[in-house]
Amino acid sequence: MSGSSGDGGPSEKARLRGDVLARRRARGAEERARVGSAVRDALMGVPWLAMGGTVACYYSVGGEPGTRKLVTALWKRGTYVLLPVFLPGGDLDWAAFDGPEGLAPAGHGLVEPTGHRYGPGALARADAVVCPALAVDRNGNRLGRGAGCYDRALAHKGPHTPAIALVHDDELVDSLPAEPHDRPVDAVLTPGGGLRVFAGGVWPGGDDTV
Ligand SMILES: Nc1nc2c(c(=O)[nH]1)N(C=O)[C@@H](CNc1ccc(C(=O)N[C@@H](CCC(=O)O)C(=O)O)cc1)CN2
Ligand SMILES: Nc1ncnc2c1ncn2[C@@H]1O[C@H](COP(=O)(O)OP(=O)(O)OP(=O)(O)O)[C@@H](O)[C@H]1O
Repeated sequence: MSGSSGDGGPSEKARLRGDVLARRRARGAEERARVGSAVRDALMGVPWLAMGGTVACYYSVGGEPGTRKLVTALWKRGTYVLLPVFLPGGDLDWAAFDGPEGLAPAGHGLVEPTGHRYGPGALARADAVVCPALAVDRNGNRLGRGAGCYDRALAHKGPHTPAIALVHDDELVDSLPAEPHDRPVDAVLTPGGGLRVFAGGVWPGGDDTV
Protein backbone atom coordinates (compact mmCIF):
# COMPACT_ATOMS: atom_id res chain seq x y z
CA MET A 1 0.00 0.00 0.00
CA SER A 2 1.91 2.90 -1.45
CA GLY A 3 3.35 4.98 1.36
CA SER A 4 0.23 4.86 3.50
CA SER A 5 -0.05 3.30 6.92
CA GLY A 6 -3.23 1.33 6.27
CA ASP A 7 -4.19 2.13 9.84
CA GLY A 8 -7.73 3.21 9.03
CA GLY A 9 -6.77 6.82 9.63
CA PRO A 10 -6.24 9.95 7.55
CA SER A 11 -3.50 8.60 5.26
CA GLU A 12 -5.54 5.57 4.19
CA LYS A 13 -8.50 7.87 3.54
CA ALA A 14 -6.29 10.07 1.36
CA ARG A 15 -5.24 7.08 -0.74
CA LEU A 16 -8.85 5.96 -1.17
CA ARG A 17 -9.89 9.48 -2.21
CA GLY A 18 -7.21 9.50 -4.90
CA ASP A 19 -8.41 6.16 -6.29
CA VAL A 20 -12.05 7.26 -6.47
CA LEU A 21 -11.27 10.65 -8.01
CA ALA A 22 -9.16 9.00 -10.74
CA ARG A 23 -12.01 6.62 -11.59
CA ARG A 24 -14.49 9.51 -11.62
CA ARG A 25 -12.36 11.51 -14.05
CA ALA A 26 -12.44 8.54 -16.43
CA ARG A 27 -16.26 8.37 -16.58
CA GLY A 28 -17.54 9.70 -19.89
CA ALA A 29 -20.41 12.04 -20.72
CA GLU A 30 -22.79 9.21 -21.55
CA GLU A 31 -22.26 7.47 -18.20
CA ARG A 32 -22.55 10.78 -16.33
CA ALA A 33 -25.88 11.52 -18.03
CA ARG A 34 -27.17 8.02 -17.27
CA VAL A 35 -26.17 8.31 -13.60
CA GLY A 36 -27.89 11.69 -13.26
CA SER A 37 -31.11 10.30 -14.69
CA ALA A 38 -30.97 7.24 -12.42
CA VAL A 39 -30.44 9.43 -9.34
CA ARG A 40 -33.39 11.63 -10.31
CA ASP A 41 -35.69 8.71 -11.09
CA ALA A 42 -34.85 6.81 -7.90
CA LEU A 43 -35.39 9.73 -5.53
CA MET A 44 -38.41 11.17 -7.35
CA GLY A 45 -39.89 7.69 -6.94
CA VAL A 46 -39.89 8.03 -3.15
CA PRO A 47 -43.33 9.53 -2.41
CA TRP A 48 -42.55 11.40 0.81
CA LEU A 49 -39.38 12.85 -0.72
CA ALA A 50 -40.96 14.13 -3.91
CA MET A 51 -44.09 15.56 -2.27
CA GLY A 52 -43.05 19.04 -1.25
CA GLY A 53 -41.20 19.72 1.95
CA THR A 54 -37.53 20.62 2.12
CA VAL A 55 -34.63 18.62 0.71
CA ALA A 56 -30.98 19.55 1.23
CA CYS A 57 -28.99 18.45 -1.79
CA TYR A 58 -25.67 19.29 -3.43
CA TYR A 59 -25.16 20.74 -6.90
CA SER A 60 -22.93 18.19 -8.65
CA VAL A 61 -19.72 19.17 -10.42
CA GLY A 62 -17.20 17.17 -12.41
CA GLY A 63 -17.41 13.41 -11.98
CA GLU A 64 -19.70 13.45 -8.95
CA PRO A 65 -22.91 11.41 -9.17
CA GLY A 66 -25.12 13.93 -10.95
CA THR A 67 -27.76 15.81 -8.97
CA ARG A 68 -28.63 18.57 -11.42
CA LYS A 69 -31.59 16.69 -12.91
CA LEU A 70 -32.78 15.78 -9.40
CA VAL A 71 -32.50 19.37 -8.13
CA THR A 72 -34.48 20.67 -11.11
CA ALA A 73 -37.14 17.97 -10.79
CA LEU A 74 -37.62 18.56 -7.05
CA TRP A 75 -37.80 22.31 -7.56
CA LYS A 76 -40.35 22.01 -10.36
CA ARG A 77 -42.41 19.73 -8.11
CA GLY A 78 -42.51 22.50 -5.51
CA THR A 79 -39.97 21.06 -3.07
CA TYR A 80 -37.83 23.61 -1.27
CA VAL A 81 -34.26 22.67 -2.23
CA LEU A 82 -31.38 23.84 -0.03
CA LEU A 83 -27.86 23.85 -1.52
CA PRO A 84 -24.59 24.20 0.39
CA VAL A 85 -22.29 27.19 0.42
CA PHE A 86 -18.73 26.29 1.50
CA LEU A 87 -17.50 28.62 4.26
CA PRO A 88 -13.82 29.20 4.98
CA GLY A 89 -13.04 26.84 7.84
CA GLY A 90 -15.21 24.05 6.50
CA ASP A 91 -18.71 24.76 7.82
CA LEU A 92 -21.57 24.71 5.31
CA ASP A 93 -24.09 27.53 4.94
CA TRP A 94 -27.35 26.87 3.06
CA ALA A 95 -29.31 28.82 0.43
CA ALA A 96 -32.36 27.94 -1.66
CA PHE A 97 -32.19 26.74 -5.25
CA ASP A 98 -34.34 29.18 -7.20
CA GLY A 99 -33.56 28.19 -10.77
CA PRO A 100 -30.26 28.02 -12.66
CA GLU A 101 -29.90 31.82 -12.85
CA GLY A 102 -29.42 31.91 -9.10
CA LEU A 103 -26.23 29.81 -9.27
CA ALA A 104 -22.67 30.95 -9.89
CA PRO A 105 -19.21 29.36 -10.08
CA ALA A 106 -17.50 29.45 -6.71
CA GLY A 107 -14.12 28.39 -5.34
CA HIS A 108 -12.80 24.80 -5.55
CA GLY A 109 -14.67 24.18 -8.81
CA LEU A 110 -18.05 24.34 -7.03
CA VAL A 111 -21.26 25.92 -8.31
CA GLU A 112 -23.17 27.59 -5.51
CA PRO A 113 -26.42 29.52 -4.96
CA THR A 114 -26.02 33.29 -4.76
CA GLY A 115 -29.21 34.10 -2.84
CA HIS A 116 -29.90 34.62 0.84
CA ARG A 117 -27.97 32.33 3.18
CA TYR A 118 -29.87 30.86 6.09
CA GLY A 119 -26.91 29.75 8.20
CA PRO A 120 -25.54 26.27 9.04
CA GLY A 121 -28.53 25.60 11.31
CA ALA A 122 -30.91 25.72 8.32
CA LEU A 123 -30.25 22.02 7.84
CA ALA A 124 -32.59 21.41 10.78
CA ARG A 125 -35.57 22.17 8.52
CA ALA A 126 -34.64 19.56 5.90
CA ASP A 127 -36.79 16.42 5.53
CA ALA A 128 -33.86 14.64 3.84
CA VAL A 129 -30.18 15.42 3.28
CA VAL A 130 -28.70 14.14 0.01
CA CYS A 131 -24.94 14.01 0.66
CA PRO A 132 -21.97 13.89 -1.68
CA ALA A 133 -19.55 11.05 -0.94
CA LEU A 134 -16.52 9.47 -2.56
CA ALA A 135 -17.35 6.07 -1.07
CA VAL A 136 -19.76 4.48 1.42
CA ASP A 137 -19.46 1.14 3.19
CA ARG A 138 -22.08 -1.42 4.20
CA ASN A 139 -22.37 0.10 7.66
CA GLY A 140 -23.09 3.57 6.31
CA ASN A 141 -19.62 4.96 6.93
CA ARG A 142 -18.99 7.72 4.44
CA LEU A 143 -15.79 8.99 2.88
CA GLY A 144 -15.98 12.66 1.90
CA ARG A 145 -13.56 15.13 0.35
CA GLY A 146 -11.66 15.42 3.58
CA ALA A 147 -12.60 18.84 4.92
CA GLY A 148 -15.06 17.42 7.45
CA CYS A 149 -17.86 19.60 5.99
CA TYR A 150 -20.58 16.98 6.12
CA ASP A 151 -19.38 15.49 9.40
CA ARG A 152 -20.05 18.95 10.82
CA ALA A 153 -23.18 19.77 8.80
CA LEU A 154 -25.02 16.53 9.62
CA ALA A 155 -24.89 17.43 13.32
CA HIS A 156 -27.51 20.12 12.51
CA LYS A 157 -30.08 17.79 10.94
CA GLY A 158 -33.06 16.44 12.86
CA PRO A 159 -32.65 12.99 14.46
CA HIS A 160 -35.38 11.50 12.24
CA THR A 161 -34.11 13.09 9.03
CA PRO A 162 -32.34 10.58 6.79
CA ALA A 163 -28.93 11.38 5.31
CA ILE A 164 -28.70 9.70 1.90
CA ALA A 165 -25.31 9.39 0.21
CA LEU A 166 -24.99 9.15 -3.58
CA VAL A 167 -22.16 7.03 -4.98
CA HIS A 168 -21.40 5.08 -8.14
CA ASP A 169 -21.91 1.30 -7.94
CA ASP A 170 -18.21 0.54 -7.41
CA GLU A 171 -17.96 3.17 -4.66
CA LEU A 172 -20.20 1.16 -2.30
CA VAL A 173 -17.53 -0.93 -0.59
CA ASP A 174 -17.39 -3.54 2.17
CA SER A 175 -15.51 -1.46 4.68
CA LEU A 176 -14.05 2.04 5.06
CA PRO A 177 -11.76 3.42 7.72
CA ALA A 178 -13.86 5.33 10.26
CA GLU A 179 -12.67 7.88 12.76
CA PRO A 180 -14.57 8.99 15.87
CA HIS A 181 -15.77 12.27 14.26
CA ASP A 182 -17.22 10.49 11.19
CA ARG A 183 -21.00 10.62 10.96
CA PRO A 184 -22.62 7.65 9.20
CA VAL A 185 -25.38 8.06 6.66
CA ASP A 186 -28.77 6.34 6.91
CA ALA A 187 -29.08 5.22 3.31
CA VAL A 188 -27.15 4.98 0.07
CA LEU A 189 -28.28 5.34 -3.51
CA THR A 190 -26.31 3.77 -6.37
CA PRO A 191 -27.44 3.94 -10.00
CA GLY A 192 -27.36 0.15 -10.40
CA GLY A 193 -28.51 -0.94 -6.95
CA GLY A 194 -31.08 1.72 -6.15
CA LEU A 195 -31.81 2.99 -2.67
CA ARG A 196 -30.75 0.95 0.37
CA VAL A 197 -31.40 1.86 4.01
CA PHE A 198 -28.67 0.67 6.40
CA ALA A 199 -29.41 -1.34 9.51
CA GLY A 200 -30.02 1.27 12.19
CA GLY A 201 -30.56 4.03 9.62
CA VAL A 202 -33.57 6.31 10.04
CA TRP A 203 -36.19 6.31 7.28
CA PRO A 204 -39.66 7.93 7.36
CA GLY A 205 -42.36 5.28 7.72
CA GLY A 206 -39.83 2.43 7.98
CA ASP A 207 -37.69 0.61 5.40
CA ASP A 208 -40.65 -0.79 3.50
CA THR A 209 -41.45 2.65 2.08
CA VAL A 210 -38.20 2.78 0.11
N1 LIG B 1 -20.97 19.55 -5.51
C1 LIG B 1 -20.52 19.57 -4.26
N2 LIG B 1 -20.75 20.61 -3.49
C2 LIG B 1 -20.26 20.63 -2.23
C3 LIG B 1 -19.49 19.58 -1.72
C4 LIG B 1 -19.25 18.47 -2.58
O1 LIG B 1 -18.59 17.48 -2.22
N3 LIG B 1 -19.78 18.51 -3.83
N4 LIG B 1 -19.01 19.65 -0.43
C5 LIG B 1 -18.64 18.53 0.31
O2 LIG B 1 -18.04 18.63 1.33
C6 LIG B 1 -18.89 20.96 0.18
C7 LIG B 1 -17.60 21.63 -0.29
N5 LIG B 1 -16.50 20.92 0.21
C8 LIG B 1 -15.17 21.12 -0.09
C9 LIG B 1 -14.24 20.39 0.62
C10 LIG B 1 -12.89 20.56 0.41
C11 LIG B 1 -12.46 21.47 -0.54
C12 LIG B 1 -11.00 21.63 -0.75
O3 LIG B 1 -10.29 21.88 0.18
N6 LIG B 1 -10.53 21.43 -1.95
C13 LIG B 1 -9.13 21.51 -2.28
C14 LIG B 1 -8.55 20.28 -2.89
C15 LIG B 1 -9.26 19.01 -2.66
C16 LIG B 1 -10.48 18.83 -3.54
O4 LIG B 1 -10.65 19.50 -4.58
O5 LIG B 1 -11.30 17.95 -3.22
C17 LIG B 1 -8.92 22.63 -3.28
O6 LIG B 1 -9.82 22.84 -4.12
O7 LIG B 1 -7.90 23.26 -3.19
C18 LIG B 1 -13.40 22.19 -1.24
C19 LIG B 1 -14.74 22.02 -1.02
C20 LIG B 1 -20.11 21.77 -0.12
N7 LIG B 1 -20.47 21.74 -1.50
N1 LIG C 1 -17.48 17.97 13.95
C1 LIG C 1 -16.28 18.45 13.56
N2 LIG C 1 -15.84 19.62 14.01
C2 LIG C 1 -14.64 20.10 13.61
N3 LIG C 1 -13.83 19.47 12.76
C3 LIG C 1 -14.22 18.30 12.27
C4 LIG C 1 -15.47 17.73 12.63
N4 LIG C 1 -15.60 16.56 11.98
C5 LIG C 1 -14.49 16.43 11.25
N5 LIG C 1 -13.65 17.46 11.42
C6 LIG C 1 -12.33 17.64 10.81
O1 LIG C 1 -12.40 17.40 9.43
C7 LIG C 1 -11.24 16.69 9.01
C8 LIG C 1 -11.58 15.78 7.86
O2 LIG C 1 -12.37 14.70 8.31
P1 LIG C 1 -12.66 13.46 7.34
O3 LIG C 1 -11.40 13.03 6.70
O4 LIG C 1 -13.45 12.44 8.09
O5 LIG C 1 -13.58 14.18 6.26
P2 LIG C 1 -14.68 13.58 5.34
O6 LIG C 1 -15.79 13.00 6.14
O7 LIG C 1 -14.04 12.69 4.36
O8 LIG C 1 -15.16 14.91 4.61
P3 LIG C 1 -16.55 15.67 4.54
O9 LIG C 1 -17.27 15.52 5.85
O10 LIG C 1 -16.15 17.06 4.23
O11 LIG C 1 -17.30 15.09 3.44
C9 LIG C 1 -10.74 15.95 10.22
O12 LIG C 1 -9.35 16.06 10.32
C10 LIG C 1 -11.41 16.61 11.39
O13 LIG C 1 -10.46 17.25 12.20
